[in-house]
Amino acid sequence: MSSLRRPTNTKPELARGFAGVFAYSTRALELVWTTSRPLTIAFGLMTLIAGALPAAVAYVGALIVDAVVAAIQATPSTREALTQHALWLVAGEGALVAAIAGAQRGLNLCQSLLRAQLGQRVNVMILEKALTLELSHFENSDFYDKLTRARREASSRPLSLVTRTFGLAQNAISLLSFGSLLLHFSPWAVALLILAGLPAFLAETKFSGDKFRLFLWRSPETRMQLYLETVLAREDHAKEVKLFGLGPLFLDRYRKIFNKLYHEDRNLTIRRDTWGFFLGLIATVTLYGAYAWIALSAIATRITLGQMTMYLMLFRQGQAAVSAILSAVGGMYEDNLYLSTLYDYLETPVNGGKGVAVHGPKPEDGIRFEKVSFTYPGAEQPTLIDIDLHIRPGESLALVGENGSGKTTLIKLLTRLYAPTSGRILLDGQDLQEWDEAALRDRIGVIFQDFTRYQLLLGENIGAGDVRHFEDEERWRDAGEKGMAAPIVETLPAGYRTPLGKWFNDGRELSGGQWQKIALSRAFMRSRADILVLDEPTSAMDASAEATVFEHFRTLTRGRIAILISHRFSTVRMADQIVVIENGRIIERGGHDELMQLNGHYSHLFSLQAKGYR
Ligand SMILES: Nc1ncnc2c1ncn2[C@@H]1O[C@H](COP(=O)(O)OP(=O)(O)OP(=O)(O)O)[C@@H](O)[C@H]1O
Repeated sequence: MSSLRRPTNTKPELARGFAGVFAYSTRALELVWTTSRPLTIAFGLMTLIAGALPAAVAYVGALIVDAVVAAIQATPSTREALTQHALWLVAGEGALVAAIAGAQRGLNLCQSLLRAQLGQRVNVMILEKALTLELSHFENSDFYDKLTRARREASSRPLSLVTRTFGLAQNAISLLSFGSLLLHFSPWAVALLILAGLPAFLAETKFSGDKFRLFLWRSPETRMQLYLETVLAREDHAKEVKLFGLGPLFLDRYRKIFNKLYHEDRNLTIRRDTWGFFLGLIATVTLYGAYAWIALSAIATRITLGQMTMYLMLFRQGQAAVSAILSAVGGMYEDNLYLSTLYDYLETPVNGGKGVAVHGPKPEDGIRFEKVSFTYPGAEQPTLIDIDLHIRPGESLALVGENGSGKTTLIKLLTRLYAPTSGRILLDGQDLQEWDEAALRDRIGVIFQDFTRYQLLLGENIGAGDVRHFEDEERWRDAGEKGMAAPIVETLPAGYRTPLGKWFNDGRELSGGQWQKIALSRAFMRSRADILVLDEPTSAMDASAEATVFEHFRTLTRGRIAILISHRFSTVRMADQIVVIENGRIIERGGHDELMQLNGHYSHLFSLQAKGYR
């Protein structure tokens, strides 16, 4: 299990400090505004209404008390008019309270609708960014943490930030209106109102920062938890987990991670709440001090009974508004910290895809590797060293070598999933890096040994080989014939429309070899591709299937470049050119007969395998 460590990115840290409160607010507001203008406007209007009316309620409340007192003290002739006046005021206050309730409901409604739309929008932004990333990003654990963090927390934060900003505005309006009424009593009362909430606010801000840093540090743990959940609850792992009895072990590890995280969370929550309680006491003491002050003023008849009720209400509600404002600011600070992780992810620089070439100057030249070396990011040793290779159009090449010798890596470079660390790769005389992304994808059809098994229709699993014809049944059939999926399809009642995998209703599971035939057919969807690469495509097929596959493959790739990685020499021997790789270097190359005569590594491995069959 990975230990708790600080991630290397420092950007979220930059958002710390008080300036961090507003660092991403404008972007969040822009995001909300562009998600739905009508809802944002309605949200703003309701905020204004909900903010301004409470002071009006307090004011009308004072008028009611004074009107009642006046009616009690009135002569019988004027009492009826004064009573009626008091009742009208009561009705007026009722209407105001109803309006506040309406505005609150409206706020909740806008918020729910915006939350749904914004959550989707941010998720789509995260996924759209994922599409532009390079393979190396996904293989980098720091980056993966960033992605997990953005997905876990960031989608709810923009709305939260905007809600708090609006809440802040609402309470500020209330506070201003309360303050202006309270000013008639004493400016000191206004100052007291504001100062009493500050200590609790400072504590809240500090704890928000602590919580965020905890969130950053524990990303690897959270990721491990997610991973263990996947292993324990997914059908493709169930077989091994059951047979090896791994379940209790993994579950225990899962529990331990939870306990560790819970322990840290608990400590922080206890500290946060204890401090919150004691600092909140200061506010309560202030409130009751002010209460006494106002009561004494009423006894001394400096203010009327109605004014006393109003000031008490103003002070009480004013204090609630101050603490709401301060906690909104604290919350905004927290939201900003979390949003920084989203923008940090969204702004990950992406290289590549910059080339524009759609043709090369020498179409007859094919593929050329010139002194290509490659070291994986973060690795100490190079995986490929000084690779020189030339494959002309119409030629087939087989790559042979022990596990880990670098064969798949060579294909990753050829398909531009990675760029060489030194040297260059040319296609039709043009550096691979200068090729336009789409033009290059069009040229190359590749099936890796760990091809994806999509939980989709069988036909779509084949159609995935060419997005333009993803749903084209004619093309599925054609590719299915070439890749030998057709006989499997015939046994299925729904044919090409059979859902594969067990995730969805009526899904069919295929055998390993059958899946490989589907993947092989996927490669044949690329009818325009003139370079076909198969990385161990037949390892799970039976011998007769493999022989037929290669017969097909040779006929279908005539005139194209065919590159094949295989550990079966019966297949490899058919290639025009065989390249033997050992520890990242090419150690032998030539045709089968040539290499057999050389009596080197290839001939040794070939004889070893042939002996096994005798
Ligand atoms: N994403 C990666 N990051 C770092 N190192 C990697 C990565 N992928 C592969 N390697 C390393 O590069 C070396 C070559 O791997 P590669 O997959 O190219 O071997 P291969 O010849 O295709 O092996 P096999 O026959 O087992 O498929 C191995 O030592 C492997 O550990």
